[in-house]
Formats: sequence, C-alpha cells, structure tokens
Amino acid sequence: MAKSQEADITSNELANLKSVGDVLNLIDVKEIYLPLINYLHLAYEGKRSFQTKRSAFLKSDLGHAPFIIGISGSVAVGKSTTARLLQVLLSRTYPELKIHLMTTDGFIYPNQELRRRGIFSRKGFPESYDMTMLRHFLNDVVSEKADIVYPLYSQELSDIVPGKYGHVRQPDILLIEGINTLQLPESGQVVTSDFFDFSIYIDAEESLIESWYMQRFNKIMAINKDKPDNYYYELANGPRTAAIQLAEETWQMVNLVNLREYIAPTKERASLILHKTTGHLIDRIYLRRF
Ligand SMILES: Nc1ncnc2c1ncn2[C@@H]1O[C@H](COP(=O)(O)OP(=O)(O)O)[C@@H](O)[C@H]1O
Ligand SMILES: CC(C)(COP(=O)(O)O)[C@@H](O)C(=O)NCCC(=O)O
Repeated sequence: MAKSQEADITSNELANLKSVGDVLNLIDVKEIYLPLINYLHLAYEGKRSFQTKRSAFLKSDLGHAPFIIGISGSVAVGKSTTARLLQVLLSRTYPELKIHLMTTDGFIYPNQELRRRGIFSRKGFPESYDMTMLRHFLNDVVSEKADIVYPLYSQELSDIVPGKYGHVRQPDILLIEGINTLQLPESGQVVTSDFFDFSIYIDAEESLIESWYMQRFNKIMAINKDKPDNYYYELANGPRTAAIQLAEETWQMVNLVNLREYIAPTKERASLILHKTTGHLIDRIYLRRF
C-alpha cells in the first residue's frame, strides 16, 4: 500500500464528519480506527489478489465478490455509529472504493407480522428476523447481482418502513451491522457470518450499554415530540417518568435478556473485539490470530 494511501485525519476534519457528529474522540480515531482501516484494507487487498489468481488458475472468471465486514454487539452498544465511522474513514482513505453500509434491522419482521406470530415482545431475538431472506440477500450480494433491494427499519418508527428499500449495487466493501450477524442457526445451514471476510464485536459493560440505550431513547423522544404520527409521540408528550420507566423495563426485559442469551455468546466468533468504556472510549482490543 502506498504511504499516501495510509489513513490519517486532523481534528478539524474529524469535526467536519457531520454524519458521525457524536464521535469526536480524535485519540481513538488516530490510535484505533485509522490503524484498523489500514488493517482492513490489507485484508481487502489479500482477498482481491486471491480472487484474481484463482480465476487465472481455474481459467474461469469467478468475479470479485465484495469484501464483507460484519459488525455485532448489543442493542445500543454503538454498532451503527462505529460502522458509519468506518465507512467515512474507508471512503476518505480509499476514494476509489465503493463502500456500502447497511443494517440487518431491515430483516426483522414488520410489527404487524411480529404481532401475528405472537412474538412482538421478542423483537430483536433470533425468531424475530427473517433469516431466510437475509441469507438469500447475502447470496445475491456474493453473486454480484447488479441491484439488490432490501427492506429498511426505522428506529423512530420502531418498525419496517413501508415501501422504502435500500439498494446494494456491486460495492467493493459491504459493511453490515446488526445484533444477529454472528449468530448460528439451530440446524446446519449456511449462516450470515459464512459470508463475512472480517467481523467486529463491540463490547462494553452491561450498565454502560444500558445508559447509552437510555440516552438514545431520550434523544429519539426529543426528536419526535412534535410528530403526531410517530411511534414515540405519545410517550414524548406524556408523563416523563412513565416514558423512562417503559424504556428501563424494555432494556431489562427485552434487550438485556437478548444480550445475555443470544448476542454475548457470539463474541468469541468475531475476528476483532473492540471493548468500550465510559464515553465510548476503547480500552481493550482483541484480535483473533486464526
Ligand atoms: N463512539 C461514540 N461516541 C459517542 N456516542 C456514541 C458513540 N457510539 C455510539 N454512541 C451513542 O450511543 C447510542 C447508541 O449507539 P448506536 O450506534 O445507535 O448503537 P447500535 O447501533 O449498536 O444500536 C447513540 O445515542 C449514539 O449516538
Ligand atoms: C430493532 C432492534 C432489535 C435493533 O437494535 P439496534 O442494534 O439497531 O439498536 C432494537 O432497536 C429494538 O427494537 N429492540 C426491541 C426493544 C426496544 O424497543 O428496544
């Protein structure tokens, strides 16, 4: 890799990364995220080179499926923020690469379907995702289909957005984040992580994640308090203690249970674990050797 292509960033530039406006810790970006970008690029180049040599060896063009990076961790641990930061840094350092970012949240069944199945209170648990659809989607991605559509989930609506879709159009790198990205199915079929070239698990103490969940809940309520059609409208305009209590109960009875039973056990499967502490600072990193 040419020296000029190595990732670097100044505090001014970082402050200008509006899409990741709340990630302003330059030390973490310089000491952790930028070296990680260079590491990921190394792995990306390795895959590309293998793909080219493989086609020559087999005398058959097997194409260049994208380099897929999975990002996992608890609800509200910071997956989407980290994924956005990685996307911005990767695009800025390697402007010639097409990088697509998405979440697996879009593969959760719509609320109506969750209710029909009697699993509305299990949103985020393995059975609340259409895993067959997610597998087909990833198959299409690695088959390099020209334009692949996928459903979108909105935190503000707390539901799948009707009639709105994301598009994957032959990226070089696909960043896919979601609580279920490292989960294994009950039987032996192909799993999401079989498609990954690299995976990251974002980890933190439960009590910290809970505080980030509550902060995000408050932020979403504030944004939507004047939008009568919004899921959070009534909560935001009712007694504050009731809203806080509901969020606390949801954390304790849904997201924390899901974290302990189904998300945290997938941690050891990740290529890299980023452990965060107060203020979202990264205090420990584990890189898998194999
Ligand atoms: N590095 C960070 N610096 C500051 N705030 C962050 C950082 N990462 C996440 N957050 C905040 O923590 C909350 C949860 O983050 P989010 O990315 O939405 O989590 P997830 O995608 O894992 O559910 C959000 O309010 C977000 O703004
Ligand atoms: C859709 C989600 C499972 C995904 O969480 P994310 O990792 O995107 O924060 C989660 O936001 C969720 O809706 N959990 C169910 C309980 C709740 O309302 O928090």
